[in-house]
Amino acid sequence: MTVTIEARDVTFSFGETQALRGASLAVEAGEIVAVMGPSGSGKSTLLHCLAGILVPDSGEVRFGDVRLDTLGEAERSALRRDRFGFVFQFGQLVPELTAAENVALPLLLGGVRRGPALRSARAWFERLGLGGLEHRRSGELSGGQAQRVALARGLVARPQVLFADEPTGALDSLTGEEVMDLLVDTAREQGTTVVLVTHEPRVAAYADREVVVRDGRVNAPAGVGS
Ligand SMILES: Nc1ncnc2c1ncn2[C@@H]1O[C@H](COP(=O)(O)OP(=O)(O)OP(=O)(O)O)[C@@H](O)[C@H]1O
Repeated sequence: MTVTIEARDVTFSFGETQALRGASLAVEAGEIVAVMGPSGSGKSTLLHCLAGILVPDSGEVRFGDVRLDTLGEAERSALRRDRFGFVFQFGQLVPELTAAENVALPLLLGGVRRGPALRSARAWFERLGLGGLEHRRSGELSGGQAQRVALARGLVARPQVLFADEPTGALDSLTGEEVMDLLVDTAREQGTTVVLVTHEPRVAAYADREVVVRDGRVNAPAGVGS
């Protein structure tokens, strides 16, 4: 299998706090990997380094043949826009926009015209059980609905890699499972690679593989050979 995204011996500090201390993780194309670990262990920092949001202090981050850690900010941001999708704990929808406009955003930012962008966006609503909610604003959606809209926004531009940071963290367990079912089904259908940060074993169980971050390093979970 081809490795899509990889961190090699990455370190990253926030001032005095060493968040990553030599973290390595290689994710294969189409693989869904859950990143587990205690609070403060460095999971989100690792995700941000893999996604080219943060630049490591040392070590390498590769996306296919591209070294993300040596790219400039403009190139990294173009790559994030064109190749990566994101879903965060609190959907972070733009409150002034309708649900359909929120989903269309990555396409609009990528230069797609408004008409076709909105048509592509609307196609996601039936698929994710959101039919009829296209014109609602985020304040008029339930937590689960808003998170499904955020998921559609993360996938609408058919990213190669979807980065999901606690995508069900703000939802009750049943709604969280519905969102995970949709996330995993659509990622598999599109062949999207997924890096999923979660502290919930129930959510991690949806992944093909789990890794554990402890003290800024990545280990296989206890009982699993490395
Ligand atoms: N913006 C920041 N400024 C300063 N320190 C930070 C910042 N973000 C994270 N840290 C610190 O870096 C370390 C790793 O944080 P990170 O958010 O990666 O952990 P996490 O495993 O994702 O935690 P959680 O499960 O609680 O979200 C922690 O000690 C945290 O306090």
